[in-house]
Amino acid sequence: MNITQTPEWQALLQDQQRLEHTHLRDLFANDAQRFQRFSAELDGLLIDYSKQRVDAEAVRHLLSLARLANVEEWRDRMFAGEKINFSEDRAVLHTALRHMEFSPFPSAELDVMPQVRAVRKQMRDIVERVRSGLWRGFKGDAIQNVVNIGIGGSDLGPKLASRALSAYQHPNLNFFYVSNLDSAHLAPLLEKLDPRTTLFIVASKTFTTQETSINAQTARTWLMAAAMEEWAIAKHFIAVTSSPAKAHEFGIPDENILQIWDWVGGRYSLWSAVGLSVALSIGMNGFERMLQGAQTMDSHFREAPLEKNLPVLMALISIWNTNFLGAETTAILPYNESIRHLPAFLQQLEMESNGKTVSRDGEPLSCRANPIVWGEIGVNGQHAFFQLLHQGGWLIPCDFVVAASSDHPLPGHQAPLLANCLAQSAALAFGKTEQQAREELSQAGLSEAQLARLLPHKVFAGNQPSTTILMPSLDPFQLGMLIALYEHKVFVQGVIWSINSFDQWGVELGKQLANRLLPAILGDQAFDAQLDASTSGLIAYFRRHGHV
Ligand SMILES: O=P(O)(O)OC[C@H]1O[C@H](O)[C@H](O)[C@@H](O)[C@@H]1O
Repeated sequence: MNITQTPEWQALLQDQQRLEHTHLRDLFANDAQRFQRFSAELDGLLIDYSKQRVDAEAVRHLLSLARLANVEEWRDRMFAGEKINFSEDRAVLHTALRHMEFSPFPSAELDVMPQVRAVRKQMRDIVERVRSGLWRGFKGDAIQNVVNIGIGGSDLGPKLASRALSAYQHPNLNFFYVSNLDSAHLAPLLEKLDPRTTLFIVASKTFTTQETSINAQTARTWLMAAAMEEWAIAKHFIAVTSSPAKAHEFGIPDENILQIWDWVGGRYSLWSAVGLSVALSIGMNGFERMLQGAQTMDSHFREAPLEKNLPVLMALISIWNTNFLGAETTAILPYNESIRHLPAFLQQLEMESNGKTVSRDGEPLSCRANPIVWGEIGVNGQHAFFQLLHQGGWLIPCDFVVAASSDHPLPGHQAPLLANCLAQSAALAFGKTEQQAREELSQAGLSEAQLARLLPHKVFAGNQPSTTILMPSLDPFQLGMLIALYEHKVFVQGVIWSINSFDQWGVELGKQLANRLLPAILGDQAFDAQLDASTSGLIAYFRRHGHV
């Protein structure tokens, strides 16, 4: 089905005609109930999408589009464990990882819970031993430093969550995340760490990812230089992987290998043992609280009618902005320092899932899919790129994300922080009219000539749409809900765009080429004739200047 040819899509094009030139100022002025109408809450997590450029009719048509695309059916197929990731012949069952009841999941016939529970138990055991100081290093010391070596989904999720929940962090443990192949990431860390008190978690679903393998090998060499004995590896290395044999080959004993499964996508793996560093930081009970938050969002996503369904509404708003209002990018603006990694996490979640131009059927998509996702801590952005959001003339929908109370409170900080967050979304939405700017300038006593010169610079067009996501506080439960909200949002968008959101073939070509270029970088001139002129010129430069 070409969705753009359907009556539902055509109705939305009519809405677009109506709303394209309607200002948010007027939408608010004409509807005193706008906030009530266009906001929704689940267990304290509130989404306010009243500052999106929609009206009730457009939302109704968007919901019809979701029904037409069979969102509910696809959702049920995912939860039933069907192999909806058909290009890799895999089920998509990260929701099993946060299934907290003792019932089978996804079904009695296909129950994955015994394996999930066994790994949770293994995690709990490790977490308790490390946190209590019972886990000892090769010289008998308690662990003080945990280094997660991983990249992509094996880095971004745990890094986001462990920073987000730093208020709950064990007082005697420090956490580090190493992903970059550049030794400037690992080397300064190794300089300050003590091998006797350092525990490495090598997180890699495939256990073949080059960046992770090289960092893990270097960490292993560093440990061995101090410990001298192979048995020390068992005291300082844990692996999280779906390829236990490869972790075993690396020298990690079986009891230190935590399994994940092919039905857990890398960018959906935080809830598995990939989250071990988070569990070590906040304790296994805290980690399970985060799983419960995600499960609460799962149940809501499965059961709530579409018009009250938070992930569905978020997805539809994004589709509206991308496909009808023409937005090409979207900004994620967390205001809490502790969720500073949210933009990076969502970049992978959204762009690796839906950054595609081919449908499930192998046909070119009939419309544009995922916008470019970017972002930064809100207040930092205010003093940097917000100028462009306010007056740059681009349509850039924003997600403002903030918790009502601070997780690391100091007197005098939180109220101004919240004021800034709310001020920005209001300024973006409502702007400042020429009339308002003129009045301000003349009240400041400017001459008519000065006023005329300054006036064009003081006008804010406004009408920049945003959603504000509020949480009471940054706790494990709320964080679990927040991340699962975005996961399901991405799923719904993928269904409507008819994309398989769970593969990522687009990352392969670069990996292949990097492997092919390695000998040339290392000096093997036999390859030179096969290189394009640019690559060969750049390699010549490396040979002149690099020490590899
Ligand atoms: O966990 P790993 O197998 O090491 O994979 C790490 C990451 O690299 C891949 O190239 C994918 O793009 C990501 O989806 C994945 O999360």
